[in-house]
Amino acid sequence: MEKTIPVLEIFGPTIQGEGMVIGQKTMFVRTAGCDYRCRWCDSAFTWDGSAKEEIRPMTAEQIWERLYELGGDRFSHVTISGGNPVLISALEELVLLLKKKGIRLAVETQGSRWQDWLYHIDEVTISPKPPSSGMDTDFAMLDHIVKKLADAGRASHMSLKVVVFDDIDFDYAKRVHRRYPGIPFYLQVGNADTAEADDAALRTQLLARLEWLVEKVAQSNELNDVRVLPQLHTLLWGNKRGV
Ligand SMILES: C[S@@+](CC[C@H](N)C(=O)[O-])C[C@H]1O[C@@H](n2cnc3c(N)ncnc32)[C@H](O)[C@@H]1O
Ligand SMILES: Nc1nc2[nH]cc(C(=O)O)c2c(=O)[nH]1
Ligand code: SF4
Ligand SMILES: [Mg+2]
Repeated sequence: MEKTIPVLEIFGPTIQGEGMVIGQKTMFVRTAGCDYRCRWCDSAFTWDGSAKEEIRPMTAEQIWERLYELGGDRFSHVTISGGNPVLISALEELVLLLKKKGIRLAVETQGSRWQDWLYHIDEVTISPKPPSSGMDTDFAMLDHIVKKLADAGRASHMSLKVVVFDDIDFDYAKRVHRRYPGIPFYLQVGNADTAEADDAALRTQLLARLEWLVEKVAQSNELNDVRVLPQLHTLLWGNKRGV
């Protein structure tokens, strides 16, 4: 029997709101399940049980059909996020199918697991979690993932992205950058209020945090070759799901 993938949502076309391909027109496939429980997770519905009725076990072919139904010929890039999609070995079938269709692929993961299908991903964003998340980083695993991709000549296909909420997270970000100096490094503004329904209020709060983070980076002699970014989709559409 064909393997299935637990899918929570498929949406797009939209734009990638974060990181190394920010602004890229893309479709999203969001898988269910995470091995972390970040305090401030903006996609907690993927793992906290609140959307468990929406999880669909889908084959790679069914996912492609849904992507095509939504996007038609108006997309050439797909982002796989979660949850942690790298928990799911069955994603290999989807990855190979989408590659065969000529689609460029990105993945969002926290760097706690490895799958061989990561070798086929055009943009792997690894987002190790800072202290404010309440999670501990397994640096041996992170070393392993970075080394596997680098050894396979995939260094230019990955980046590191650390979400920063406070000074302690900022120190953690510096530590991560120091450990992997050659990997493109992004600092991302943390959204502290994932329940805020007032988009204008959220935008004001996020822009103030962006200004704070830019100033911190500007004053650092360790973070010279880095990029600071907000979540563009949150600035545009607030905490709305499926955008
Ligand atoms: C929802 S996660 C899914 C992928 C994977 N589990 C991970 O964390 O990298 C996608 C991205 O959103 C970021 N993120 C989650 N909650 C956030 C928040 N409240 N503010 C800013 N970024 C957040 C994560 O750090 C990650 O880079
Ligand atoms: N537009 C948009 N960009 C994103 N980049 C990363 C996302 C995610 O939840 O992984 C995300 C998302 O949910 N929407
Ligand atoms: S690792 Fe990602 S999906 Fe999992 S809880 Fe943290 S932010 Fe959410
Ligand atoms: Mg998101």
